[in-house]
Amino acid sequence: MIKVSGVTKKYPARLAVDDISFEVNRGEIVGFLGPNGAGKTTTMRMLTGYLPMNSGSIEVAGFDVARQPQEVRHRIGYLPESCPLYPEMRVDEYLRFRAELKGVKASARKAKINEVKEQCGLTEVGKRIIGQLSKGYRQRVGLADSLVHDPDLLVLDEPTVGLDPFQIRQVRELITQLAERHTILLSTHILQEVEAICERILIINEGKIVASDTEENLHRKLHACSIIEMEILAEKAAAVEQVGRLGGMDVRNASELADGWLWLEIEADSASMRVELFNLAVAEGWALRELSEQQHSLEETFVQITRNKGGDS
Ligand SMILES: Nc1ncnc2c1ncn2[C@@H]1O[C@H](COP(=O)(O)OP(=O)(O)OP(=O)(O)O)[C@@H](O)[C@H]1O
Repeated sequence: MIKVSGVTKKYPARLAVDDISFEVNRGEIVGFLGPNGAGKTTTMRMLTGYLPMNSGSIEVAGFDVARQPQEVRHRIGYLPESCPLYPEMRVDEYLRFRAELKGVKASARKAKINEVKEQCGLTEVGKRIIGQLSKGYRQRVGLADSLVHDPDLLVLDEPTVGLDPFQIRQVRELITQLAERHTILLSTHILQEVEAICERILIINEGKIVASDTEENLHRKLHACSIIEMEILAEKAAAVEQVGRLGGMDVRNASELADGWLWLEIEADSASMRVELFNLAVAEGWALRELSEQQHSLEETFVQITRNKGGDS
């Protein structure tokens, strides 16, 4: 659905996107992550044909963005970071105007507008003036606008920025529903959003793509070892020694809990080594109430991948 090949974008004082290549397949939901100033918005604007690139090429649904911009725009629904709505217009009026502008046939316009209003939870506010709506509702109007010409691909640039937690949840649920019918490229700073919605993650840092994989694979590649937590009833020095004798394991931390149990944090070559720890507990007669692998967070993995950069203006 998207094929980006060797794309570079230079602003007068800054190389914003540096020879990037990536693909997004039809039906995929891809999270586009990166620190501030990494090049996400610039990439999305080039992809949607709003910003020319200096070199490279982008294809959307088989059409070249530079040579066939109209074909590309028909197939993309773009929700920019700050959605340029007309605040003095009513919701219905605005969606009619946008549908016309995007070439939706007059005979199909009314039904299509009703459909996207329904999809975005806007049915009740069609007569309201956009400027008087809450930010969450304005964002929904932006989403409805991006859907009105029935695009195959949705490009969403920080769709939940500035919303309160309740609105975030609503917009996120809406995107999840849209994902059933559309290919989605979603940029966000909210990592739970990516964890909740996306199948694959693209990470851009200083204008270069530095990772492209599922969340699970990113964790696996970055964290070669597993951290296992174990709680037992045993004497500390003896337990640490016994665990240390098992090959492929190191006790990183050990502490006696207030209720008398001993907590161990163990670095192991793999999570499957929990079986050996279980067998050891049985053989030593230790009561055991916890034996689990620590989960790595996406935040931890993201920070590690983009560590060399603290953000940019
Ligand atoms: N119109 C412009 N003129 C000059 N430099 C720009 C322009 N737009 C962006 N930049 C610079 O290009 C770099 C990439 O910016 P971009 O907005 O693409 O990053 P981003 O990843 O979307 O950041 P954020 O997460 O903060 O929105 C930044 O250093 C930014 O300052």
